[in-house]
Amino acid sequence: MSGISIQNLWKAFPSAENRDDVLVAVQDVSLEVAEREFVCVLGPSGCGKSTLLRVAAGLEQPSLGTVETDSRPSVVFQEHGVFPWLTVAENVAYPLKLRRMPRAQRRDRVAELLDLVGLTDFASYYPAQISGGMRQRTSVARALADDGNVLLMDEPFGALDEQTRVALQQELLRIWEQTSKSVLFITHSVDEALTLADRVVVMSHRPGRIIEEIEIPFGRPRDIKALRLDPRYAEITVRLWDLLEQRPEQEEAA
Ligand SMILES: Nc1ncnc2c1ncn2[C@@H]1O[C@H](COP(=O)(O)OP(=O)(O)OP(=O)(O)O)[C@@H](O)[C@H]1O
Repeated sequence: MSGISIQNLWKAFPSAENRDDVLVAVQDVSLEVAEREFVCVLGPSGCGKSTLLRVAAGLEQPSLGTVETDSRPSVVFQEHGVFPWLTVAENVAYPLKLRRMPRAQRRDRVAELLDLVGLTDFASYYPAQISGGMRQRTSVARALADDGNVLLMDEPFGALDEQTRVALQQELLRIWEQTSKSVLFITHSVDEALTLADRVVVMSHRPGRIIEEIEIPFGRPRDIKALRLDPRYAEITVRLWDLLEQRPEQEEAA
């Protein structure tokens, strides 16, 4: 089976303007993420990307359609993903504690995960005492502490400066290559999608529908600087920009 299987998913919310109306955020989306596949969902602001991810995570109920995942998904959000009252190590240990992993085993696993995300020296710091990039690494380490195979990420590096973002993308790729997770990664950045994904799924303006799926031809492991020199990088970038600019009436004509 695939890691994530979304079939004919619709999600509507009550309209804030008219009590008798609804706002359709996600319209008839079907999407499969294979085992060990990295899929990026790319779309304009407000097109329903986060809603799609929240439904996939089980945080919202679908209005119609189904979502199946290989295991309970772990989720990394853009911000506020860590508990401020716990240290970095305690945050990472949290899911292990919930699973009642014995203390000694938990300590070893936390040490391993902190090493993986480069936070060993900050284990006893609180989130307020570390940088935004370090907080996101803590979030990633905590999501990896879950033993499931499904990772859902909602613009996890969106709030970071460019240099930190690129460094974390590289780290995420390195970590992902060592694990066997299926990843569904939401972004509005063409560069981010091209850097990370095996496949990019493009959503339309709201109501969000899938308008295109593009296989990313770059091999792995990826050198994210070398990628930028590949002529295909520029070619796919322009294609994705064109898709993102499409207005609903152009899609109908296309
Ligand atoms: N809980 C909610 N109640 C009502 N409307 C909602 C709710 N959550 C999302 N929406 C609406 O659904 C639409 C899609 O929102 P969503 O956050 O999924 O978009 P997005 O593509 O993630 O946007 P961005 O890239 O700007 O974060 C928006 O019009 C939003 O107002």
